[in-house]
Amino acid sequence: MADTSTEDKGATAPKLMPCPFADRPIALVGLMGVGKTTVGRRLARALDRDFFDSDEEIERASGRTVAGYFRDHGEAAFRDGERRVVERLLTDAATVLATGGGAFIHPPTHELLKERALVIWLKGDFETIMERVSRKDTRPLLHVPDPRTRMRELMDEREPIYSQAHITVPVAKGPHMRTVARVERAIRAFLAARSSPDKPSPRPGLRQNG
Ligand SMILES: Nc1ncnc2c1ncn2[C@@H]1O[C@H](COP(=O)(O)OP(=O)(O)OP(=O)(O)O)[C@@H](O)[C@H]1O
Ligand SMILES: O=C(O)C1=C[C@@H](O)[C@@H](O)[C@H](O)C1
Ligand SMILES: [Mg+2]
Repeated sequence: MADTSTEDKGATAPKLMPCPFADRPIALVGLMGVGKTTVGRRLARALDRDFFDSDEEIERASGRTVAGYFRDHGEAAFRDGERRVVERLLTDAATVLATGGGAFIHPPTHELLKERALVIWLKGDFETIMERVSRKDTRPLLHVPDPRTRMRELMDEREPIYSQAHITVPVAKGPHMRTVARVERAIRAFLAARSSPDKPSPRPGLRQNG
């Protein structure tokens, strides 16, 4: 007898639509020290993707450290070079890209990332971020007499822009792999919601920003 169960299921199953975001590179954005590089490297391993870091690529291409580049050429030239590097790194879909903290703030790089990547904001609280940036003295924007005040200013200026990422994942104290697992869950929920738009939103806290 003919099996009609497939047809029956087809009639009731939620409608699945192709989700273009599934084929995009994943880009991590957020403030200095929140974990874009160290979480991104582990996320790439977990998803079997290649990993790139825009700061590292700029350093490789220019033969200078990020701090040296800022000193020799200024921030405006850095942002322009960063945009070119990000554009190059977004050509391969099977990647995770850790961006520099200011990349998503620079309008041309912001547009590029929103158009071509699945953009994930790692959102950290102030004290966690301050503790993490204090481990290394490599960030030129914090080479000021009062780095805490500078970081508060950066947070106030930048958070409204980071919040335009496709997905927001809160980051707290704890092991890197906990953040990796949260990011993976958030990506799955985002893609599932995009494929079947009638589904309710996933857990609060893993916000999808459109
Ligand atoms: N989830 C985490 N748990 C514990 N430590 C973390 C976590 N994420 C990052 N760190 C630590 O915080 C420090 C900064 O992390 P990382 O360099 O990945 O930040 P970043 O966002 O790439 O910063 P930048 O924008 O300056 O490149 C590192 O010492 C890293 O090991
Ligand atoms: O937040 C920023 O503007 C920056 C963050 C770093 O990743 C570097 O890209 C550079 O230090 C600038
Ligand atoms: Mg980094």
